[in-house]
Amino acid sequence: MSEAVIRTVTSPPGLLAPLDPLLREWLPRQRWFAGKGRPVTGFSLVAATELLPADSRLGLHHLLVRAHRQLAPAPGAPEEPGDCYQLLIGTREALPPRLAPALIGHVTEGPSAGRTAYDALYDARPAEVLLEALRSRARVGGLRFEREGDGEIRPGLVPRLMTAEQSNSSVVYGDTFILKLLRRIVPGVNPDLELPLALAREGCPRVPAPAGWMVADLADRSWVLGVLQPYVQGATDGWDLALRELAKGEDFVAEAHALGRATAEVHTALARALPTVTLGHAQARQLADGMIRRLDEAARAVPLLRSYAPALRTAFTALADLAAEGRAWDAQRVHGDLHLGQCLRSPDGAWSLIDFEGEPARPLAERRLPQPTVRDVAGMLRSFDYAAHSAEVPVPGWAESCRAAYCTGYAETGGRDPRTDPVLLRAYETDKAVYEVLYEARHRPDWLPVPLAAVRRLSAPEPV
Ligand SMILES: Nc1ncnc2c1ncn2[C@@H]1O[C@H](COP(=O)(O)OP(=O)(O)O)[C@@H](O)[C@H]1O
Ligand SMILES: O=P(O)(O)O[C@H]1O[C@H](CO)[C@@H](O[C@H]2O[C@H](CO)[C@@H](O)[C@H](O)[C@H]2O)[C@H](O)[C@H]1O
Repeated sequence: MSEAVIRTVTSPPGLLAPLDPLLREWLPRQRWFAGKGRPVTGFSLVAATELLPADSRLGLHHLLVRAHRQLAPAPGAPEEPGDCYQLLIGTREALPPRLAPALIGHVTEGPSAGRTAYDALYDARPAEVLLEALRSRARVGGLRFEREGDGEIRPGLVPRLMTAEQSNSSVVYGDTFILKLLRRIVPGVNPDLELPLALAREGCPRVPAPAGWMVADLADRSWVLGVLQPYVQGATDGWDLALRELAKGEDFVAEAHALGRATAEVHTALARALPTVTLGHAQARQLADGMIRRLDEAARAVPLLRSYAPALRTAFTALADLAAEGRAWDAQRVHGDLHLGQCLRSPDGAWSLIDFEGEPARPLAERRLPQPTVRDVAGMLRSFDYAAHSAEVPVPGWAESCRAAYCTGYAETGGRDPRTDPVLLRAYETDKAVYEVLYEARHRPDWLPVPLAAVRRLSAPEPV
C-alpha cells in the first residue's frame, strides 16, 4: 500500500511544509540521524498526530516523516526516499532559555506561523503527555499506547531527557521508568520490544521487563515507536565502570566473569522462549557470504580498510570451509549488538542487559534471524578491546584477562566455552571489527584507530 494512503493526519494540514527547511538543517545534526554523509533533500509525511492543540500555549505534534536524500553527495544527484523518523515537535510563542538546546527554528508560515518549533522531548509537559498516554492505554489517531500487566505507573513522575550519546532518545521519569523513543523506525516486530518481553515472560531477571510500549498502526502494519522499562536505579554501565578500573590500573576480571555468566543466562532464556535452528552447510555459507559482503562494502567506504581486506576475508572463508566439511552450528535469537555500554551494573552487583535493537543499520528481518550465540560473545570481546584502547594509561594484558574471564563465566553458566569454536569466534570478531570501522568512520572518526588496531591484529597470519 502506498504511503499516500496510510497517512493518518489528525494534525492541522500544512504543518510539515513550513517545517521542511528547518528540519533539513536540524535533522542531520542529531546524533540519532542515520543518514549522515548525504544531504537531506526534503521530507514526506507518513503520519501526523496532534497531541496538544497547535494554538495552545504549547502545541505538540507527533510526526513520522520520511527523510529524502540524494543518492550521492554531489550537486544534482538523484534522490531516494530514505529512512522514516519519529519526531515530537513542540511549538511555543517563545522558547524559554532552558529549552535553547532543543531549538529547531522559527516557523514563518502555516498554522504555527510566528511560533518556535523545538524538540519537545527536552520539555517536561510533552514527556508527561507520553507517560500519561501509556498509563491510560490511550489511542490517539494511529497511535496506540500499551501497558504490560497491572504494574502501577504513578502519575507525577518528573521527566528528564537523557543526554548520553544515543542512537535513540530516552526520557527518565523520576528514576522509576525510562522511555526509549525509537528515532529511526521501521514497520514490523521490533526486537527491542520483542526480546525483553519474551525474556520477562520467561522469568529472566537479567533484562528490565517492558512496562509499556507505543505503537503506530498504519496500513495494516505496526511500527514500534517506544518502550517503557523500569529504570535500574544507581546503575553504572559496563563501559564507564571498565574505564574507571582502567584509570586506577585495576583489572576487570571479576566483572567480566559476571558479565559472561549474565550473557549466558540471557542466551539460555532466549533459547527457551523463541525458536532455535541448526545452521547447515547452505546457511553457514550464507553467513560467511554476508560477512564477506559487509567487508567489501566497508572497504569501499573506508579506504584505510582496503589493504587489510584480503587477510580479513580468510576468517570468513575458513568458516565457509568448515561448513563445506559438514560442520553445523546451533542458532537462536541473540542480542545482536552487545557491548559494555549495553550492560548495567546495579549497586548490589547484579548485571542487566539492555538495548536489544541489534545493529541499527541492518534490516529488521536480518536482525531477527536466529544466529550463533558467539555473535554476542564476539561483541563483548571487542568491547574489552575498545576499553583497553581508550585507557589514558595502558594496562598491559587488561583486555586479554577480561576476554578469558568472560568466556570462563559464559561457559560456567551456558555449558559451552566459546573458545572451543575458534573459527566461528574469529569470523564473528572480524565481522564486528569491520562493522565498527564503518560505524566509527560515519559517526566518530576520532575513534577509527580503535577498530583499525583490531583489524591489524585480526589480519595477522596468526591472530592473537
Ligand atoms: N532500564 C534502564 N535503567 C537505567 N538506565 C537505562 C535503562 N535502559 C537504558 N538506560 C540508559 O540509557 C542509555 C541508552 O539506552 P539504550 O537502550 O542503549 O539506547 P540507544 O539504543 O539509544 O543507544 C544506556 O546507555 C543506559 O545508560
Ligand atoms: O549503543 P548503540 O546501539 O548506539 O551502538 C552503537 O554505538 C556504540 C558506541 O556508542 C558502538 O560501540 C562501539 O563503541 C563502544 C564504546 O563507545 C564499544 O564498547 C563497543 O564495543 C564498540 O562496538 C556500537 O558498535 C554501535 O552499534
